[in-house]
Amino acid sequence: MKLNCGKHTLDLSRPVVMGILNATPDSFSDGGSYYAGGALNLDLVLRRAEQMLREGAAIIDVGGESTRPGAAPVSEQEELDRVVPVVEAISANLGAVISVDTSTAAVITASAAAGAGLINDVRALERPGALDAAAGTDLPVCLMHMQGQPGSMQQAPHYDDVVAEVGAYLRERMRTCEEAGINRARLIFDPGFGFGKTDEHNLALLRHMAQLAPADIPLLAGLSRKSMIGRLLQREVDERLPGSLALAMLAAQRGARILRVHDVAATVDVLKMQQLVDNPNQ
Ligand SMILES: Nc1nc2[nH]c(SCCc3ccc(S(N)(=O)=O)cc3)nc2c(=O)[nH]1
Repeated sequence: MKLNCGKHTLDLSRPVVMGILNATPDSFSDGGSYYAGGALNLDLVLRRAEQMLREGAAIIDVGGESTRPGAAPVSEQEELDRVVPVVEAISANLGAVISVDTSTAAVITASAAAGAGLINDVRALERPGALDAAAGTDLPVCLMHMQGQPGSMQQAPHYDDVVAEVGAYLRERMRTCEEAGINRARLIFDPGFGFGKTDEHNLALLRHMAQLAPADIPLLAGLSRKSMIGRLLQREVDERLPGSLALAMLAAQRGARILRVHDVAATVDVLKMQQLVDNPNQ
């Protein structure tokens, strides 16, 4: 299973790690690490990206809009100002697949032109213009399920059958993408852990993740340091590494091919062990 990510090819024959690089001043976990005195510090950004690549990340995920629960919307210009310089800097200085975590058409287009290799949209290209912008880039697209919007999605999540409904949504978005000229070979599915889900919903989606995508569509899982770990284990954000690693391994065993994480080196080690035990001949 290979993905053409602009000038890079991503081999997904075994699970890979996507390192999180929050280009937002209020990120939920490594809050605003790259803003000194209000301005984005590209030196700090490059150092963090370099460290994640050294630790074994196959992808660097750059986001300019905080989409954690309760997050306020960000203007298109603000998102462009945060994301494009980071994509340009990493693309110019480091050879890596850069995914851009955005739902905004202008950011998709500008990031692709700046060297991004993957579009990671938590709104599955539903925003106006996003579908056509993505179609125009030839890049792979991660389609993620979210119920509601970040400002209110965690107030009262409800499903009759969360696995069936999330699976049906992703397949419907795939059909829409194919009609817009985005070949299914470019698509990645993601259940959207924590995006309009209770802990029970998240656990059911993890248990049955393999059902969500056809065999030829890779799955992405973003569980790292999320609040379900905090509630189920009674752990603060900076104490969630064991829970995050356990969920990364469990997701990989249930078919996830891309793990979106904060702690790259630890997750790379866990996935290596998982592969040695579960797929000895690979
Ligand atoms: N494809 C993909 N992209 C992602 N981008 C993000 S940003 C995290 C936003 C957040 C933080 C915390 C909670 S919570 N309430 O569960 O702790 C929810 C959402 N996540 C994902 C994810 O999963 N996939």
